Amino acid sequence: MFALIPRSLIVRLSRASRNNLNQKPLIIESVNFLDSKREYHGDILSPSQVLGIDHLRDPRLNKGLAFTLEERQALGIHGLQPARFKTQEEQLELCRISIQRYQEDLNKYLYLTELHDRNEKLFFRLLTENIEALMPIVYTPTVGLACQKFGLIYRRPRGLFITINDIGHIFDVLKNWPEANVKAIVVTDGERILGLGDLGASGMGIPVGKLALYTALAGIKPHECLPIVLDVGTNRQSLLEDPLYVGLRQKRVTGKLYDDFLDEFMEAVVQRYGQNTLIQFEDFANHNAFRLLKKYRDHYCTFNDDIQGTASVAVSGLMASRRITGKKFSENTLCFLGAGGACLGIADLLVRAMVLEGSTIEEARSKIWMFDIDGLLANDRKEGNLEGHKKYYSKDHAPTKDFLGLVNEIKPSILIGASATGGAFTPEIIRSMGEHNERPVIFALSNPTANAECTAEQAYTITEGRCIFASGSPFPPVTVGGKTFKPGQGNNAYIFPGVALGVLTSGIHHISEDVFLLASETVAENVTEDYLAKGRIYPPLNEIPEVSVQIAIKILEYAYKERIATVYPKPKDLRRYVEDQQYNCSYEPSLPNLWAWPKTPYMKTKPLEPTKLKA
Ligand SMILES: O=C([O-])CC(=O)C(=O)O
Ligand SMILES: [Mg+2]
Repeated sequence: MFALIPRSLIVRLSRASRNNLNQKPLIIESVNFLDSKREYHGDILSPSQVLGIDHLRDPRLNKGLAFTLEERQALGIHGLQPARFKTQEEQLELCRISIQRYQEDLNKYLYLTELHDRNEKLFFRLLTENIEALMPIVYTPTVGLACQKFGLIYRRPRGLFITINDIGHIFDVLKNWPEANVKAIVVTDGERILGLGDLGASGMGIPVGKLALYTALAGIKPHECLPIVLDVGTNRQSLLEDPLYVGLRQKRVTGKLYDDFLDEFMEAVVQRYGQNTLIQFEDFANHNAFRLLKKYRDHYCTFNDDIQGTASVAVSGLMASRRITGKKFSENTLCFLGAGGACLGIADLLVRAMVLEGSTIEEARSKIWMFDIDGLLANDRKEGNLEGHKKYYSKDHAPTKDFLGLVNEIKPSILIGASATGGAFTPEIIRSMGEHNERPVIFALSNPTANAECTAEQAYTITEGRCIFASGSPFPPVTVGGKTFKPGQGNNAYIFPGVALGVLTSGIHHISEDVFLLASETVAENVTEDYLAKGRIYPPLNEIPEVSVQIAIKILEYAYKERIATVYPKPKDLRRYVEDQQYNCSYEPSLPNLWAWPKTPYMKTKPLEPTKLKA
């Protein structure tokens, strides 16, 4: 089954090794080729199917100067690199020094993209070991800027662009993706990228960034991940007129054609990659997000991160806040600014949590007030719709557009914004929260940073350091009255990687709300008393990889208990089972083990003082 290693390689190897650096000649007597198989892009290939130069050109195989002398010789790449050998740790140090040299975040993003394209293991190891410093670059907020500049910075493809013109042929387009073993897809149609609105095909940065976190935060193997943009056009006139725009130059397709396109896409994914393929919907506009979630959730393995991931992370923050305020969920009055996917998702999940606390659904919904662009969700309001889940939260109250007035009247203990309106929590609103509560809870969740409803600094200073604050994008620490607060980042990144890991390892077909509540609980459990005392309601970002494993284990336990797991028999040791499937971003030997190569002596260099990347 495995092709033999060509004799020419062996001859070249022996000749090269004779001439080299006092290295003893290598004598190859015989090789058991069956043992020389190894995984390449998830397929088993024999070494002869991969050319030597591919080991430098292919980011999956490339180790740069970490190829040992023996590897360089055997692979036929000896001489194609400078003489120096480096460990991965030395390479990481070079990466840290390099990235520090860039002033602008977009340039750091480009450096990391280039590293991702060049040396996959090094990229992921750098990311995993520097989450706090680099997550804001590969993800929110810089990824937003990268999407806005997509036409300018686009270099080489990553992910699939499927356009409305491909309707009828989506399966064929999927077949062009070179990986056979895709397990997780993040898909967007680019209509509501973060809080930035319609960016059309330029939204590709989002699935790419989210899937980078699948690997960096949950160890899901990169070749199992596929970013996809569904390009149905854009309604943003400036993009349609932008000579650099790379998407379809037409207005968005809507209605039946759009729905048929999505149906065909979902079916094609299952046909190509199987029914267990996880499909994460990301940054669809509200009018489609809820509708598509409802339509597909019982028929595909799918979830909507902006609705369910955001809900889960917000509820997790509220679970941790509960330990500070001492109040049950149902003892609060909640006020939401925004009534889109994120706010409705949070409200729905909270209602579920209150019901588990003992409230009825009606009692739970009565605690939640919502205010959208047309004012309070009020039964008698004339402007604005009360469609879908909005009607659950509509109140018998005079319609009003005065948000501050409403806050003064209902005196919420929890204020949550996901309105994509930067600064919407004015100082007066924050002051009112501080006046009516000993420990007001204020979440400004809109992304990226400029869209946050208030800054961390405003929230802490105006409430004299009493508020419990979280935001979607990161904010620097704030000092008030001699005490320093590290604002929590209530970002979906705490949730979706772990949920994906749990779903993939358990093989569950449908993802219920309870899965997201389990994830919320797991994140909240990782907030120590010590963190709480410092006002932190989320664990540090660096702890997410461990949190993801814990979420996956909880989902596995739940899946076996509820008999919805499809992986049998149940593994005895769930942690080990999960960890065994995770990606290893340390280098591995590039040659079959059985060729017991002598080890290259690494040149002794001055020990490195590790550069510390600043978050
Ligand atoms: O990407 C993020 O940071 C959170 C998110 O999904 C969004 O804002 O759409
Ligand atoms: Mg999103």
